Amino acid sequence: MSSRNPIIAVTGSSGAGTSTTIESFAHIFRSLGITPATVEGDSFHRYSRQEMDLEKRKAREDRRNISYFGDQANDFDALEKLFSTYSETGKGQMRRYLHTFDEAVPYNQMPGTFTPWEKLGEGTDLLFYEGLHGGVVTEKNDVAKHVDLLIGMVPIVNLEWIQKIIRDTNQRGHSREAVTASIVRSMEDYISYITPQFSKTHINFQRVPTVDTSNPFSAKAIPSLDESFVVIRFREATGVDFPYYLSMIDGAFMSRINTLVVPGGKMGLAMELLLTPLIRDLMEKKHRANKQLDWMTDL
Ligand SMILES: Nc1ncnc2c1ncn2[C@@H]1O[C@H](COP(=O)(O)OP(=O)(O)OP(=O)(O)O)[C@@H](O)[C@H]1O
Ligand SMILES: O=C(CO)[C@H](O)[C@H](O)COP(=O)(O)O
Repeated sequence: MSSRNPIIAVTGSSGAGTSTTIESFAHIFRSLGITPATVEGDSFHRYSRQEMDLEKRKAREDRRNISYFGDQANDFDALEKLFSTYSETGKGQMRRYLHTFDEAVPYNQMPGTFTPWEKLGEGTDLLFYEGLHGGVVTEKNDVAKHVDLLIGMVPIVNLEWIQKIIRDTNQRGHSREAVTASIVRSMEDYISYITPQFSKTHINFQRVPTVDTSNPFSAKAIPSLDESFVVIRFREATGVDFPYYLSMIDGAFMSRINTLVVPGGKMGLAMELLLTPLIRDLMEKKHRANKQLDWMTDL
């Protein structure tokens, strides 16, 4: 954690919708005049798609599992190093994992490969991470401790699987069978590395469909926002202005003392209303810390 170089992380499983939140964050950053350094969690995969296929084959031969959720297939040292370096210096290094031809062609690369590492941070106000491991803690690494605002994006699991299956088959060129197999193979790591993060988050956004999703493996479409509610749970309810949110968000109600529920269509509005004051607060702390540093340097 650092007042001078804050870090915001949106964490969630594959298909949870972390990339989709970028739009709401972009609105907030624009309205507050913030320039973020944006990092995608998939950059910290250890292997290209081809290398991962090889690792999967080796794992099968050794009767063990490897998945994109765990520490074998991701470099948590590098992720923690980026967060600690950015906190201290406001700088770091990033690269991108290119999933599709559309993403890969501008780099003259193939899908499933990484762009070269490049510098990030110069002239930015904060680090914005979206991906699988923004709040991960293992015996060796504590990524969560560097994060100033940690958000969980976590649809109920049937919906998450529908989102993953439909996105991976339509956009990333995988077969339905391959995606289903990857869900099965990832289950142990899902429980060990993904779900524990949602107990460390400041706020979780959990989308719950109001249509039947009981067989996600046969679903043909993603339930729309209007076919869902979003359960928003605050770790710390003290200081949260629930009456204000209830009055501003049509159809919102509270289901618990720390839990607000909003109609799916209001998810973007709710994110902006709830997160803007928290991000503004991070920026005010940053300006105060910088002023103090200037003052001490002048002494
Ligand atoms: N609130 C939502 N309403 C409807 N569709 C959604 C919503 N959130 C995400 N989706 C859809 O679900 C799919 C997965 O979302 P997204 O790509 O944002 O997931 P992700 O968490 O970034 O996954 P990954 O880490 O695997 O890249 C996309 O097709 C996206 O359009
Ligand atoms: O979204 C994921 C993890 O968040 C993907 O499963 C991972 O990035 C690998 O992608 P691909 O199978 O398309 O190479």
